Amino acid sequence: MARRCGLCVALDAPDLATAEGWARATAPQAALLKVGLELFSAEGGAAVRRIAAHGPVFLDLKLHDIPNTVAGAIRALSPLRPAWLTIHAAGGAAMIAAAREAAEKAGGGDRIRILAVTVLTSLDAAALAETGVAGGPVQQVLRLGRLAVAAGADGLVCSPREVAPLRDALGEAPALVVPGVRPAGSAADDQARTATPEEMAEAGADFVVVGRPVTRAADPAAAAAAIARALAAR
Ligand SMILES: O=c1ccn([C@@H]2O[C@H](COP(=O)(O)O)[C@@H](O)[C@H]2O)c(=O)[nH]1
Repeated sequence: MARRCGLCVALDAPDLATAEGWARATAPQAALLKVGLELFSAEGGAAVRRIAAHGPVFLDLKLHDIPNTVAGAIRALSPLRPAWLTIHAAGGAAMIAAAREAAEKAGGGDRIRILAVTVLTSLDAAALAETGVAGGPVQQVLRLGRLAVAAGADGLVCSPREVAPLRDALGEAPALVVPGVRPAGSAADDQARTATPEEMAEAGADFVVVGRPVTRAADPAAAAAAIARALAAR
């Protein structure tokens, strides 16, 4: 059976009033609403609580620290009850396992699901090589993806270009969440590894994350609806 791919709207706003306006406008089309570093840094836990009134929250904080510190952060975040939370796969197996354990111990029927970010979608092969990683993004995403899932991550964040290789390597179980999606004709902005929603529809992702093409549109509700239609039309 074909996999359904849902839209996650990235609410990258400097304040909660702006983010909540976007959430209200796009929630009918969105499977997830993403609270990221900008909004969380500005508004803290109140942002998660308020956005949760409009839909399930993906809290994208990309935690990356020693295992004890990441586990402590997850314990502290757990009362906010986000549906999904990101950590960096590059933190290593022990950190990922500590994150999963902390999420499980925080409990609840709907425990926080841990997503491991593989290689940021803003990095192309040259930028990745500058960090000391040879071999290119696909190889590195596969390496970190295998590590993260084996250590207990519920899913992975990757670019559109790595969805098919990850499905081949890891099967259907891990959730694949994909930023860097751009409707045809939209600016890539600072994203380096991109694809259109139409290209994503068949690729096997669970969620595509779209921020600026929606939030900078004259009509964010219509922009989100167009992307949701593109994802459904296959
Ligand atoms: O590798 C990654 C991980 C996370 N993101 C986040 O997704 C959105 C994308 O926003 P756009 O405006 O559609 O570019 C943003 O919140 C990032 O922090 C990512 O882009 N790449």
